[in-house]
Amino acid sequence: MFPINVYVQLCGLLNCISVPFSEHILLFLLQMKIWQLPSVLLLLISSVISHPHNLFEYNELSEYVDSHQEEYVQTLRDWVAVESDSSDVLKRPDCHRMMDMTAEKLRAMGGKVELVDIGVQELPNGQTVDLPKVVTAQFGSDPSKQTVCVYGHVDVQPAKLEDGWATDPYNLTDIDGNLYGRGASDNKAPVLAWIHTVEAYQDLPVNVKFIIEGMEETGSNGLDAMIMAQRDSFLSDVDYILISDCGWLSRRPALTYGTRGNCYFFAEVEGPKQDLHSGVYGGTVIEPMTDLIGILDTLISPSGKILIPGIREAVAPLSDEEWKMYQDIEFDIESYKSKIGVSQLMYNNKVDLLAHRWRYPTVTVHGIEGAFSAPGTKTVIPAKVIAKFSIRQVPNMDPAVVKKQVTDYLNSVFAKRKSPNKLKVTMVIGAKPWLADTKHPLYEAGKAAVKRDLIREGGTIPIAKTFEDVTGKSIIMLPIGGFDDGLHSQNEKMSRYNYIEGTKLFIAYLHEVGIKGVGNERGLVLTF
Ligand SMILES: CC(C)C[C@H](NC(=O)CN)C(=O)O
Repeated sequence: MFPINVYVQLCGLLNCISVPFSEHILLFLLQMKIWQLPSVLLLLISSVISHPHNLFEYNELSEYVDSHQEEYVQTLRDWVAVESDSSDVLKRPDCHRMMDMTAEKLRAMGGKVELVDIGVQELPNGQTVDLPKVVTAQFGSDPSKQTVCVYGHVDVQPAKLEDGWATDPYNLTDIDGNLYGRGASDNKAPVLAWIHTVEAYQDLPVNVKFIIEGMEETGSNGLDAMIMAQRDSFLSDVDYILISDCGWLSRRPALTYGTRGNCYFFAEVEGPKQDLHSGVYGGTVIEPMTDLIGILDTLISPSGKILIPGIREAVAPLSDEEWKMYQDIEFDIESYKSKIGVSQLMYNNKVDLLAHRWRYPTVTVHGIEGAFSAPGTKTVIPAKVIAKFSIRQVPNMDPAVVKKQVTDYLNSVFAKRKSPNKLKVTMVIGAKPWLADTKHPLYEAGKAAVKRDLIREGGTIPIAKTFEDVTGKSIIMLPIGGFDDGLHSQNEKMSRYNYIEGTKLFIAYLHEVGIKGVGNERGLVLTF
């Protein structure tokens, strides 16, 4: 009648959350054709059946979400259409518009909304430009209820059709159930999923606050100060901070307990007063690009060893327990390779791969401004080139220390070249890593419920550590993005399924948090 592995999975699942195994529950699950659904829904349903009095309400809300699916997709389309690229100051008006649209959406739902002015951004040329305002919103203020604060961002990474996108990055395009568009997964759909969650509830089981920003993709400029300023006001009654700005590791849902930080550098080498003909001047001029490539090549060895003194020494050692955790995670190296289209990786075993993806630092050279990069040939000696590279940093590294280590090292390497050109190194982002205490009851219980998908994230959420340090509250990261969403890359997408089922997941999550008489720890984990 139904596959035996489903039965086993079901028994395991129900046992793991101590649900009394009655015949009618099984019948219900089978009617739901549960074996055809991914485990996210399995867990969701298990959560609901663990509190049968909630079932009716959950079903109602779930139907509400299904019946509003097209509307949700259209809202995402409207949001994706705004080129809110925070890294390009020319797109700043779009960023402002995006914040206004976000505020408007929350206001229309009856929230108490504010657009908080967080000041200006200083540009490398000394000019200033307004930072996008931060949207705060509040739904409910019942002191007898939990208060959660959802953080997210609505700015995006740059994207152009000519980068190799199959569709216009700013025209959300549905192909086979995948919604392609810049920012679809990072982070517009997850933010909207939280908004739809609040909208779906007639009577919210918890008070919900939002902090939505528009500068995350460039290091959350101005947000630290705002969080500190609002610690004793907007944030004073918040019990947990929820972030859904990351992805799963595989097809299985996950809880994320750590993110790496990011120290982003510009290294500028300036030589002649203007670009020169390489045939006329080549051989007589000490070229800035040669100097730049030379010093960049000293940052990291071909086998991935960071060569900047002091960096590797600062990294927290890998404990046996951590090693065991990585060992237990389901992760298929071959499918990882085929997903990203490479024939060889830096490491051949799962533990080393996961550890270097999540908990060791790495150096990436992102690009060189001023270099000739258009198609075709141009025989030029660029007069000034600016390399952009970043170091994903981890506990116990400190951005201020990294800044000094990198600057001193590059200056010393450059000095050895005895070049007449000028080197200027600046750190433009200094975002800290974040790591939750996995001994915290939330995560202890989460490990039991989620089994192997307690993961870390190689990317950065710049404000995470500040949130925790300033408010003293725990952060729970609940990703709904797929492992293959192509964040920051060509053809970024969010699957319709994850968007819609993710919304239902958030609904069930708030439901759990709001259940009276259920400890937070238990309520939180059962959903996942
Ligand atoms: C500091 C970075 C630019 C932040 C960025 N964050 C995310 O992608 C999270 N959605 C990153 O590159 O990690």
